[in-house]
Amino acid sequence: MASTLEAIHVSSSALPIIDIGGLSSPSVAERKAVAERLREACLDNGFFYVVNHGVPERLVAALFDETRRFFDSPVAVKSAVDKSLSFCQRGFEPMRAQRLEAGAPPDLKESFYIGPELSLDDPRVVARRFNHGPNLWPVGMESFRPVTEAYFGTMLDLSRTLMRGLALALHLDEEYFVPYCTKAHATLRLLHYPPQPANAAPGEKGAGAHSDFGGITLLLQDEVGGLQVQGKTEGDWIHATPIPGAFVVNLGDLIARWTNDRFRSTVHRVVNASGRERYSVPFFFSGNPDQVVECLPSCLASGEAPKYPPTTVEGHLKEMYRRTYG
Ligand SMILES: O=C(O)CCC(=O)C(=O)O
Ligand SMILES: [Fe+2]
Repeated sequence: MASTLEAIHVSSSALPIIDIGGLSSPSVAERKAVAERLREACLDNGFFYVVNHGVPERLVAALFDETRRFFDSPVAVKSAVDKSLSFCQRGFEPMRAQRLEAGAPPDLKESFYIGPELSLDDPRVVARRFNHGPNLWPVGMESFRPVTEAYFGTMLDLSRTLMRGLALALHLDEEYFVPYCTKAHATLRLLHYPPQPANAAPGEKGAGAHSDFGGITLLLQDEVGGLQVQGKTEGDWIHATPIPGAFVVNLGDLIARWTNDRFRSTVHRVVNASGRERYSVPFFFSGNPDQVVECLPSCLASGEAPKYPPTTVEGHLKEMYRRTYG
């Protein structure tokens, strides 16, 4: 049967590559110069590559090693850390457990969720705050935890740097998003996509079309490719071709809500047509769970109404997990 994926036109990569080294410069003029490039990309489709980000290559290589090793592990190792054993959405999630695109078949991916490590007596855990608690760690993989935790910390730092850049990009005070970032929650997700099967059901693919739920996403992908970003014309998809050493950064729904869709949270999907296994690692920077997210006054023209009612970070994430795991 013909797949709905075949008829679609896909353009080659048209996403900007932004050198973000200047965001760490002591010169405000240099920081603002990078912010203007971010602004253009965020107003366009909210997807861009970043280079000169300062994340050590060795750490990235080690992270991919751990990711591949985990997914290659025997079923018993994976099921010992199954997400069903966690009350806070951590651990291993088998193939076809999530449906990112409403109406499409479940996603052809398996994953592993990691969040900030919180002990059972942490007040947020006692209160059963959404997504807060201890991680599940696979047994017999000694370097898995130190590597993923080191990477997690590095991504938190990079996210905070980018959020300062986004504040400048919105022509706000550079510190504007600091309260959103101070008690920020975030999720690291290791992903494995098998090759797209020849007998896939209509619409079946690695990850269904979706926009990301949180603030910003920092994505590492291997050399295989398969990420596609929705273009401006119906049915047009842009390949986010892997660029060695670069991250793909995209804005999530919370930034769109904050900016009344001026800064865009664009729909994307994964089709692993390579015939090979694909691995990727998104880091979802959600922000302070209690942060109220509502339209910024500077993003409303006179007479214009906010498109979204105010929400909180936690409220929005809960709703999106409900929809995609329902
Ligand atoms: O694997 C990828 O390249 C993208 C994954 C993604 O979009 C997601 O997990 O939200
Ligand atoms: Fe995504």
